[in-house]
Amino acid sequence: MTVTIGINGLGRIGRSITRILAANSDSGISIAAVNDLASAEKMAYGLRRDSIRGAFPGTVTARTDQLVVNDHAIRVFHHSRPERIPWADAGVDVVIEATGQFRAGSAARTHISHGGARKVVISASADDPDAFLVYGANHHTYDPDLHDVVSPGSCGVNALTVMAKVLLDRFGLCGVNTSVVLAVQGWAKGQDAVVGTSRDDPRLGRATGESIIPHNYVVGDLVRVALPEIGEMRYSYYCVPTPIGSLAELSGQTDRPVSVEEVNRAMAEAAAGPLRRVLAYDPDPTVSIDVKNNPASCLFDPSGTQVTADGGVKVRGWFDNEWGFSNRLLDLARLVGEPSAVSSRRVSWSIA
Ligand SMILES: NC(=O)c1ccc[n+]([C@@H]2O[C@H](COP(=O)([O-])OP(=O)(O)OC[C@H]3O[C@@H](n4cnc5c(N)ncnc54)[C@H](O)[C@@H]3O)[C@@H](O)[C@H]2O)c1
Repeated sequence: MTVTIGINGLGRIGRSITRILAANSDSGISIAAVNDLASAEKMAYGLRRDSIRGAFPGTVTARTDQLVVNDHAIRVFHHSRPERIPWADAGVDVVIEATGQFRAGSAARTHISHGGARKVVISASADDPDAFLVYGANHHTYDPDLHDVVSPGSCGVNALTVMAKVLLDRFGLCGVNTSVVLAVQGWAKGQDAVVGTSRDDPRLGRATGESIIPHNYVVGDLVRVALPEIGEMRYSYYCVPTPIGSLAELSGQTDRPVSVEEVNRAMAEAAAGPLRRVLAYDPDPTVSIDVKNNPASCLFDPSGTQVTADGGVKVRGWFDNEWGFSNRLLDLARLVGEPSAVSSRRVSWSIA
C-alpha cells in the first residue's frame, strides 16, 4: 500500500523529506503535492543545491505548477493559508504541515476540513494536536478513530525520549534532567533582528553566529507526555551556530545502581532490536557533524555514559535535527495513512 502525502512548506524539513523519499523507492510513501510561497523554480533549485546535503542525487526540474523529481511529477500550490490548499484535488491523503506557521491543531485541522486530506502530521511541537506521538516510545497509542492531527514533538524531544525509554524500561527512571544543544534553525538570524522576530523570546532574534542562545522551549513536558511514568523533569535548551548535528543529554535516577557497561549494553541491544531505526549506537568517538544524514532519532554515544553508586545515571546522544526528524515524520505519515477500520490503540509497550 502507498500513502500519498502533501507537504505544506518546502523548507529544510520539506526538502529533507523529499530527498529521503527520492532515495527510497520502497518507502511506501509518495508525494502528490507541495505548497509553498516560493515559485516552482525556486523549489527545484532548493532541492538541487543544498549547502548541508550537497547536490541532489538525481534530477529535479520545474514545470508550470509542477516539480518533477526523478521523473515523478508533484503538483505545486502557492497558498499562504492552509484552508485554501486543495489537497484532495491532488489525491493527497496525509498532509505534513512543515511551514512552522501553523503549529496550532486548529489551523492544521483545516487541511482536513477545507483541503480534503484525511490526516495531518505537524512537523513541530504543536499547540493542541489530537496526540503527541514519539516514534519508538508511545506511537502505539495512536488511535485512528480519535487522532486526526498528530505531532511528534520536536527533534530534541525525540532524541531524549528514546534514550529515556530504554532507561525507564530496563532500570526504572525518575528525577530526570535534560539538555539539548541545537544546530542552526531556519528562523535563526545572521544579525540581531530582535524587533522583527515573531518569537516570544527576544533572544531568538539575536545574531546566531555570535552567541550560545538559551531557549525556553518546554522540551521536558513533551518527553513526559510520551513517557508519563518518569514524572517531573528539568530541562535546558541552547541554540548554537553549527549548521547541522545536535546534542541531547539526559540524567536521572534509576531504581537500583547500574554500571556503565549495563547502560551501554541496554542501549546497544535496543538499537539492534526493538528500537532499530529510531535509536542507533556508535562506539567511535563522535562529534556533531558525524551524525549528518543519520536517519535515527538518536545516535547513542557510549562514551558519554556516567553512573554514581546511588543509582545516578547520565547519557548522551547525537541527532541530525533535520534528517532524523524527517524520517520520524514519514514513520508517522505511514502510521496514520494506513486505513484501519479497527482502533489499534495499545496503551503500554515495553522494550524490556
Ligand atoms: N530544521 C530543523 O532542524 C527542524 C527540526 C524539527 C522540527 N522543525 C520544525 O519544522 C518546521 C519547519 O522547519 P524548517 O526548518 O523546515 O523551516 P524553513 O524555514 O526552512 O521552511 C519553512 C518553509 O515554509 C514556507 N512557508 C512559510 N510560510 C508559509 C505559508 N504561510 N504557507 C506556505 N508555505 C510557507 C517557507 O517558504 C519555507 O520554505 C518548524 O516548525 C520547525 O520548528 C525543524
